[in-house]
Amino acid sequence: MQSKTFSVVSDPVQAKHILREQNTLYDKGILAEILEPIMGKGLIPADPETWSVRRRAIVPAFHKAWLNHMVGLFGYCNEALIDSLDRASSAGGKIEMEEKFCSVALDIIGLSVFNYEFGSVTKESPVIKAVYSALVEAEHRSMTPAPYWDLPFANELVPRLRKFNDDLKILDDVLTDLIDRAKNSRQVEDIEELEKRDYANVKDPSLLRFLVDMRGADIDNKQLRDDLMTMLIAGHETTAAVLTWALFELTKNPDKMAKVTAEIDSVIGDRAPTYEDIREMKYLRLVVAETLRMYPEPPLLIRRCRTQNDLPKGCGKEATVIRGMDMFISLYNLHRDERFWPQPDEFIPERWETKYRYVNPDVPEWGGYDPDRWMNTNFLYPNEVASDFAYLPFGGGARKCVGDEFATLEATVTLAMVLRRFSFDFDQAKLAETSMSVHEHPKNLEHPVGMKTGATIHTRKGLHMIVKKRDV
Ligand code: HEM
Repeated sequence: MQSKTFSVVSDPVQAKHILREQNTLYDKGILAEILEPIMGKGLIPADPETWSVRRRAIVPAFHKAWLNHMVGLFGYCNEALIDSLDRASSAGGKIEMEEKFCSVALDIIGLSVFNYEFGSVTKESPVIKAVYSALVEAEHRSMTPAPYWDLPFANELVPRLRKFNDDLKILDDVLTDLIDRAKNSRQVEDIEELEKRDYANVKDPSLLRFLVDMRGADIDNKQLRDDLMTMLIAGHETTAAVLTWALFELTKNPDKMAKVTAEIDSVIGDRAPTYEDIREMKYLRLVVAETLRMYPEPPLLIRRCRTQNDLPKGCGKEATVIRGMDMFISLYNLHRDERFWPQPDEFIPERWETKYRYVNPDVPEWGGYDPDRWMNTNFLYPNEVASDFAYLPFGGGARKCVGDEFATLEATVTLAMVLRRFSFDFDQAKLAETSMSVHEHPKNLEHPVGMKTGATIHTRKGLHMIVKKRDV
């Protein structure tokens, strides 16, 4: 049997080396192997050649005017969530919020990426079930040591694979149909023209439309399908997770909840937020950032070494990485390391507002956290540059998330709209079985994939809450 070597990286200097400084010496390795059957040559698993072409096409699609317009779309999609919370609050108040956040995130990604109305907050459909099935299978594969899906005849013989392939076909048919329609009504324009669109008067503001209309981007349907599938999967559960954990932490910390609702009440009241409102709701933005620090989703970044190289000493030990070695960059460890983040297991959104650069003389190799590197810029949230790679919720370097701003805006709008109207308490009867229980894992124990424990691990049993209408 072939043996594999892997290393867990929990050091910001080494993470920077792998993700930014020497990123060409690494590829996505096992992650690409697992995701390729679902995402094809989409950005996440793509080989370097495909990646550089598609990344150049996709990044401009997330331009400022579009993101501004998306803020309105997030508000629109949240109306269905508000209605459903309204109904729940009148009917005894019990509600599972993780599922609700997953649904609204799916509705948002459907409309914004390919102008498809999932309507999943209000209904179930075979297409929605197919999306969840693809996600469950992707997750299952990431935790399965042997690629059983590659075995001869597995696709015909293994029932879960048969079901998965059927579901994938349902999704593929929907995507193919949307792509055909977008291509049939193609209106070719230069990128600059596309970026100047008046979105208030654009019938279909989706990313798909942008990618199809872009001059010079005569891509085949399969590549477009892979791009869309990747964004559907990458941009849905990640956002739902940050929303779920933010609500969990705010419910645990009533003083922070009071602070955030006071801000929401004074800035937006009952309006749906605009981009400018989000700029003004600084504390809410810090709540999102702090949630992403404590509960990064994904908790690990995966790379495989292509050429032997030396890792810098950083804040720990020097090491040589040999060809073929799998590297797990543990965001969870980095984000909860007290050398970089004092009181790392405490939810303290205020930490991001320090007046001065925070450095730790015990780790001089780390450049510290410098609030000026994001607060005095156009960035709405702290990032890897401001923290010298000790805070990487969206990764860093060339393969950094393309949806970072989109996702954080989406999370901010959703929290603002929900917390303005409703208050939440844990459903005590369900607390024991919820993933968000206060159950602690033994301290200082290393999880097999590099998660330093000491906090609750999200096990996806949901966030069971009692919801009430707020008296405002
Ligand atoms: C809170 C929400 C999100 C989080 C925490 C998140 C996190 C990440 C992380 C950590 C990476 C880097 C992976 C790596 O280096 O291996 C990544 C990549 C990516 N994300 Fe996100 N993401 C979020 C939302 C989104 C959304 C909304 C979209 C699209 C609409 C998206 C699309 C992508 C794509 C396409 C990549 C691959 C980029 C590349 O390799 O060039 N993500 N994301």
